[in-house]
Amino acid sequence: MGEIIKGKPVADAITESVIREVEEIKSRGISPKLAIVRVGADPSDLAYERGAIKRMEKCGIDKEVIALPVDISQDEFIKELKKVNDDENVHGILVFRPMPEHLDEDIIKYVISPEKDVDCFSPVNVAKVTEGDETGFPPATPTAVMEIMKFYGVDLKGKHAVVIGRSLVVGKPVSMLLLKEHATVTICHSRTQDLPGMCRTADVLVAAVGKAKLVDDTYVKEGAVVLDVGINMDEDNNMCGDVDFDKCIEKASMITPVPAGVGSVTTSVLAKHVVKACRILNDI
Ligand SMILES: NC(=O)C1=CN([C@@H]2O[C@H](COP(=O)(O)OP(=O)(O)OC[C@H]3O[C@@H](n4cnc5c(N)ncnc54)[C@H](OP(=O)(O)O)[C@@H]3O)[C@@H](O)[C@H]2O)C=CC1
Ligand SMILES: Nc1nc(=O)c2c([nH]1)NC[C@@H]1CN(c3ccc(C(=O)N[C@@H](CCC(=O)O)C(=O)O)cc3)C=[N+]21
Repeated sequence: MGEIIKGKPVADAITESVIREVEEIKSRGISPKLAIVRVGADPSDLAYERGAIKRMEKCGIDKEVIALPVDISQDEFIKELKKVNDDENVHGILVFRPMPEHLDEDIIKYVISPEKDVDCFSPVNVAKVTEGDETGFPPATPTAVMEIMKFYGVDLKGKHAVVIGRSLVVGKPVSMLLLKEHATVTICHSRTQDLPGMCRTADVLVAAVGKAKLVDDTYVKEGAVVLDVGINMDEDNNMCGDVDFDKCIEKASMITPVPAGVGSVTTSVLAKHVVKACRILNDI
């Protein structure tokens, strides 16, 4: 029976250190601030927004939500984003994605200021994650996965990490972060042959698929560490991960639950990134 590794102690530890840093920055007369840019009112955007606002309040970080109409034109959106880029009081910008179809993310990603891009929208930050350049901002969720492993003492050196999912939001960046910690990384996706067999070779298994309870005990090697990034709803409308927790906990040595796992650490990483952006922008 594996150990349940919860997100809360990790989130609390990050939050504590952010609170201290914010106090120190405020003593210099600077107030760290996050701007959240939301188009429309998608329920999963709103869920994240509520969590992010609560976390910023706890950390003493200012926040502003720029809620834009769902039918905003591309030009109007770009004008709004540039306004936030240019606002000296704003240090971090979070743009909810995916954006509505008529807005072209491949153009907009070049508009957001890389220095304020706390969730890795800009290609500059995507490149920095790949380069292992720590002046950038990897996205908050993959960073949360790494923070959990650091907190619980998972040694990645030379270990085989298997990531299910290759999105720019989770799968690809988390693979780069694992590689930086000297894991040997395999990235799986919808065309991977024999997914369960591939996953059974993993010392560390990261599931970022978006398919409720896809990963069962046939995917898990005895003693593996299992990190579940998925946020899904099951048939009874309860939140569940990509991992069938009850089946996998028998074999895993450590496993994150959903809820109260990876997702609960994401917003504290976001707060940490706002502070980092504030420091870089003010040269402190
Ligand atoms: N905890 C948090 O804060 C966050 C959680 N999430 C959650 O993480 C999960 C993944 O999100 P995201 O990366 O954005 O999702 P995407 O839908 O963008 O990507 C899913 C990936 O999984 C792969 N995939 C889909 N079905 C299968 C399958 N049957 N077998 C193998 N691979 C498959 C896809 O492969 P292919 O590329 O071939 O299509 C794709 O690479 C979701 O549940 C999401 O809700 C997301 C962001 C934040
Ligand atoms: N640029 C961008 N980055 C994102 O990371 C991003 C996004 N856009 N758009 C929307 C999706 C959705 N998303 C959620 C994260 C957490 C909860 C959530 O419910 N979190 C719970 C905890 C869940 C748990 O405990 O596992 C909480 O904060 O209390 C929901 C949704 C992020 N997203």
